[in-house]
Amino acid sequence: MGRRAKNKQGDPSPLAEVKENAGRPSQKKLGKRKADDVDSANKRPAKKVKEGEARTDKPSKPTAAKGRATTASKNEGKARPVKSKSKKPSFEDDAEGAGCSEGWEDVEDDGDLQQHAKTLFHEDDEDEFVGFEGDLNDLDLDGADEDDDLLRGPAQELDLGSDDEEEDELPVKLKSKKSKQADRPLKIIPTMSDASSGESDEEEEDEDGPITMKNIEARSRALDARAAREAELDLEELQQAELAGEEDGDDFADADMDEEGEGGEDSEAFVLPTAEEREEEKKRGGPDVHTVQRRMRECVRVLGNFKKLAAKGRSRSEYVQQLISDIASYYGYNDFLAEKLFQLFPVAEAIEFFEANEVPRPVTIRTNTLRTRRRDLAQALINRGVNLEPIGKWTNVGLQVFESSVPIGATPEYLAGHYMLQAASSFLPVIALSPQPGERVLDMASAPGGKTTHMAALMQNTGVVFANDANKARVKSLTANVHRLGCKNVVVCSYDGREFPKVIGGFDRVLLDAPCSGTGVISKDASVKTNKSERDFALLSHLQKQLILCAIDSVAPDSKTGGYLVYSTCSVTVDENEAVVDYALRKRPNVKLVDTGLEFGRPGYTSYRGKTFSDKLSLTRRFYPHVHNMDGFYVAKFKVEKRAKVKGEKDEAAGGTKGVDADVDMGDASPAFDDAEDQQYIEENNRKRMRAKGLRVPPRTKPAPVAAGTATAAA
Ligand SMILES: C[S@@+](CC[C@H](N)C(=O)[O-])C[C@H]1O[C@@H](n2cnc3c(N)ncnc32)[C@H](O)[C@@H]1O
Repeated sequence: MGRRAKNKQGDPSPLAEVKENAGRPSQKKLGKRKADDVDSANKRPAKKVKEGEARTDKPSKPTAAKGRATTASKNEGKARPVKSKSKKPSFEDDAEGAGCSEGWEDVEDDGDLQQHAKTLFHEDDEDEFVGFEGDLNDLDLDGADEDDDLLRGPAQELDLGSDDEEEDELPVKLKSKKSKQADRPLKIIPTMSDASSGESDEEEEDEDGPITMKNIEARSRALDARAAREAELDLEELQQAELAGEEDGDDFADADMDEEGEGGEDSEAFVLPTAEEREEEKKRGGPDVHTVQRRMRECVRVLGNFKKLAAKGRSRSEYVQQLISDIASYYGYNDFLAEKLFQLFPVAEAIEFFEANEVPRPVTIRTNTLRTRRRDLAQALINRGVNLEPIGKWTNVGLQVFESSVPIGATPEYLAGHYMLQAASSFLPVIALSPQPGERVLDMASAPGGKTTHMAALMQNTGVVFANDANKARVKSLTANVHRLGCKNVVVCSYDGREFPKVIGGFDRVLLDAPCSGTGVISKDASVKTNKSERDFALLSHLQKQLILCAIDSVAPDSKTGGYLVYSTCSVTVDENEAVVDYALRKRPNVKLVDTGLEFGRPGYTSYRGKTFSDKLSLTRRFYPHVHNMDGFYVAKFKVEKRAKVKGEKDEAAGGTKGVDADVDMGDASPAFDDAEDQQYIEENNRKRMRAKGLRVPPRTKPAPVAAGTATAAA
């Protein structure tokens, strides 16, 4: 059905500086964390903090759905102020093979597979080439300025402070024209107090008549206020309904999985359909949206206090199944992915995650410090009518764009390479890797170059960054970005990452920003909701495992300044993250996980659905849209140490011992994949290739491979 998914969403909340408690918080802790950190970072009043807590701790999402639906409809017809360049990259075929399929073993000839592979990876949708390399002063901007004048609000004032101030002291003190977006709460349901600004009279008036430039802001505020009031009423209603359940104090995480409930007053009014009834309902074309909303609300409520609220004779898993099925239809996911993502969180938080995927993340840009300083860039953009602010203390190069009267991907500053349009989450792996001037760095899967160019800037155009990507079409935009941003220490190449370190090795630092499913960026690319299957996750996880071993083997353990690898994905699934990292730890005893140095992010899982990972996985970091208001992301940092040589081992076994890196001691670094597991994948690929060529495919000798995490989940 996916009706929810079709709703237009409100604008994103500002990125907050988030500091979290270590460890995976309970629901109660989670509420508190949001209150203490996220909300206070936004300087919102205490009342809102309380509401934030209530919402996180309680099964309030159906209210959210309703509240946000109202907010969403309010926004319909409103143009998005910022033209975000979140266009999906193209995957044009080239002589070498098509799109992402270059990243796959034995699939080059398979037309269907290429098509399939295009939807399999999520490719970061960052910057694209525009091709200007001249001087800003050469550009005639007058025409553009005139065109924009009507749209432009009062210019943002910028207190530049002293020119001598350090960039990391955030010299850009922006006294901005109050942006409505900036006022928006981080949480998804706007409440009365979120909207109140002492301007209620203005909000109430002028509701009829045509929208003009003069009244548009007041009209918009009035709509905000109305949505907020409705949401507040919903929240109150829900809180009353929950009062009975509260005394019991069960939180979602602690609730007994299979205990049957006594059935409370509320649950009597709601009758959970049986599996048969659910099937019947599907056959009839599915329930209406109100039924789904109500059922989701009820299921979350019951699961939050199962003992007390569950209907007699009904198991917890029945409620869970109903909820997953409703999530899938309401938000437009296939059942498999809805369940996979649902399992990552406690019940109420899962709904927050799905809700957050319906809302665009803030538009952010990264200052290219090779060309300008953040304060200068901010001032230049403000002069053009861009409303922006520094993202947060954790980055001294990021700016969040709230609204703009000019296309942010086509300003003269953009064309001159003064900034990169880049998701805030994409800064994280580079900050974690922290490449130093003069070093040799490999970016193993680098197109279109958001992170490569960030690294080049941190290295102040010294040393060398090998920017590799298997996809030749994407390498073109990588090269273009490298030129536009003025990176002079970058060598672009196009190999399958699994050919490293044979191609070249001995790097001080390696970044593997791996091809992934993109479950962290669903708000940008909703096709992920329906185009990923169990098999896709199995194939991706396998490729990621192969790539990570090659990335490890490409690091020089005796590097004087580094010896680090950062592994990252824009996916939130365990198969693509902890399972890959844990595999690398098992296969390469000479590596250890170290702190990422990132100030926020939740610790990675040390166990998940019956599978236990190394305790050190807690050093890795997870980022979520509903928690951090940025794309879902994962970052792990490894230190690579020298390997003890196994007696009698041949030196040439090492993948990268030939050529320029023959001096690097790779020990027993031959890529040692899990042969038995590999065999299954190779066989599966051969079958596909034969099928694509119209050949008769022999029967399987073994069952088709299953994803590591999925197998675990079943355990
Ligand atoms: C998440 S994107 C990288 C985004 C990039 N790091 C950035 O910041 O702009 C993953 C990239 O991996 C590339 N890729 C896929 N399979 C690969 C392989 N086997 N070897 C190297 N690169 C591969 C894809 O073409 C894609 O550009």
